[in-house]
Amino acid sequence: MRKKVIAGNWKMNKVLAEAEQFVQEVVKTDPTDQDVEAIVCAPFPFLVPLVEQTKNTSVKIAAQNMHFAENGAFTGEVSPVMLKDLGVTHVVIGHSERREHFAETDETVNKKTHAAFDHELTPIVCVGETLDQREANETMNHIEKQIRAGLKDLTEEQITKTIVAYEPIWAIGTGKTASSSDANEVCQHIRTVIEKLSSKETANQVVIQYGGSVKPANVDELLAQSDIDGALVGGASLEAESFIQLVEAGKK
Ligand SMILES: O=C(CO)COP(=O)(O)O
Repeated sequence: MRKKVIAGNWKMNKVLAEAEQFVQEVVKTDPTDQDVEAIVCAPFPFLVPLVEQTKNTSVKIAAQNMHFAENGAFTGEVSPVMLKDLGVTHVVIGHSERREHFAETDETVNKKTHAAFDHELTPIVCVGETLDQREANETMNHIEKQIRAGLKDLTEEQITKTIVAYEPIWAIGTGKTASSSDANEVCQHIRTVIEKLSSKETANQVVIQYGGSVKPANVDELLAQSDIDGALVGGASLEAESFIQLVEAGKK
């Protein structure tokens, strides 16, 4: 059985004291078990103290982005080597906000995914359609294109370890959630595309998260779906209490 993975993506929120307070509460509660993993995707300046705070706990710390190069003249960027060195375990790649505002493309997503594996970081690769694409019935084609490009040339072993996050753009921060069956249908489609790139056995091991207005009130229904193995959560991950509830939901 696949583990459930609940990741809180704080985006550009919090100051250090708030971040530390949050992690302290989560660590104290320790809401994980063998069936569910908890990841906090924090802004770069908080990574060092949060990694320290979560040492010897089950809570993992992720970055929200990185460059694909190991080092070099890329002012303002952070490399996979740096993240690995800090003790960061996961990295979000290709979030729709980065695709929209920071010129992230399927090609850079693929380069970053390879770079993550080269440095033993687990990538959380984000895909999702716009409202226009959904209304034009282009969702499945668009998602297939993003998955094929994003996971291009990965080995089967790497694909097995990849976390895919399906986040319909129209559901992010809008309070609109895809219905659990619609979300599951796209997650099933993602698994089928991955199967074409690898094998059924590999595709069955890939953790596929749903993201877009996930909150304690709707998480149970989403996680009960056959192909939704977790959640990538924005707004509802900002309060420790609600993040803990979301992680707890993964145990059921
Ligand atoms: O973008 C998201 C997580 O990466 C989803 O954000 P919300 O949960 O705020 O809709």
